[in-house]
Amino acid sequence: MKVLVIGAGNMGLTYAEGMSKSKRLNNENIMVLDKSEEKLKELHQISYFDAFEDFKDCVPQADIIFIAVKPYHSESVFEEIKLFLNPKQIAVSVMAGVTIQTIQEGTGLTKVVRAMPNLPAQIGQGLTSFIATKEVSNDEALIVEDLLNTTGKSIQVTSERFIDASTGISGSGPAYVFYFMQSMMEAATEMGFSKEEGTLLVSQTFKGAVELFNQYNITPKAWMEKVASKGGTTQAALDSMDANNVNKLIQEAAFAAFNRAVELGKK
Ligand SMILES: NC(=O)C1=CN([C@@H]2O[C@H](COP(=O)(O)OP(=O)(O)OC[C@H]3O[C@@H](n4cnc5c(N)ncnc54)[C@H](OP(=O)(O)O)[C@@H]3O)[C@@H](O)[C@H]2O)C=CC1
Ligand SMILES: O=C(O)[C@@H]1CCC=N1
Repeated sequence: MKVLVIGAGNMGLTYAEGMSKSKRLNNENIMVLDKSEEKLKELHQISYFDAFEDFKDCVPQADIIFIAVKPYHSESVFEEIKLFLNPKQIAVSVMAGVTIQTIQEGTGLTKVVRAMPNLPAQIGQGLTSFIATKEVSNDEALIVEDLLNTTGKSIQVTSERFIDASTGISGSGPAYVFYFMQSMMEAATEMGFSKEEGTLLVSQTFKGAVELFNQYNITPKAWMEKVASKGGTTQAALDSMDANNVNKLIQEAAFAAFNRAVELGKK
């Protein structure tokens, strides 16, 4: 089995690296294609895949083709690969908002997996939601799932709507966490801590809270109550967040990402 990754950016390289650790593949079976000359020079230095710049040299050999370019480059990629495709090949797209229908129409392939990963995939801690068309056999879906799992965990969803919805939760979600971290670091600096101190205070707080959550079967709300003493400091902070509707605003932000994914799909 041979896998081709189109687009050697954050996601494409993450998958290439993850898949290089898969028992299903060895290094000669992973191909990566990118258009940028500068990037290609770097790609040729990497030993765990073969780098390509011409679609004709790699697309025909691939059984599974990961498409990891920005959504606005999808049309040009479809146009360029179309000539070299055969109906047995499986396209796996990680592009936000690009629908299965668009991928099928653009490539002529019927076997399509639409996936939504997230950035922690870079350290094997990703979460990828995915859905496969009915033309993808169960065995093929299992192979793709195994490949996706080389970057973390995955969930198979039952309708394409949940790919857009998970974009709003897990796909874009790491940025919401970084937003919160950034705000807390700015508050720490405002309080007089050095940048290094603020970074440690915040990063260890996030790490510890997430570890607690992962180790016990308790909701975030119940954990909040454990931290907050009646009339104490935490309650003052939580009351301030409630007064400013922070809960609702975070939900609105997640829906803004979800809606944007749907909107991208209409283009
Ligand atoms: N980053 C994230 O957290 C997540 C991203 N995604 C999705 O993953 C996809 C890729 O995102 P990301 O990795 O961040 O993007 P990047 O810009 O880092 O990577 C895309 C790569 O594709 C290259 N490229 C552009 N056009 C072509 C082409 N015609 N043929 C081959 N390569 C091409 C780009 O080159 P150049 O830079 O020269 O244009 C770039 O190297 C997007 O569709 C995004 O929606 C999904 C979930 C999370
Ligand atoms: O911002 C984006 O559009 C992509 C999809 C999810 C994360 N990054």
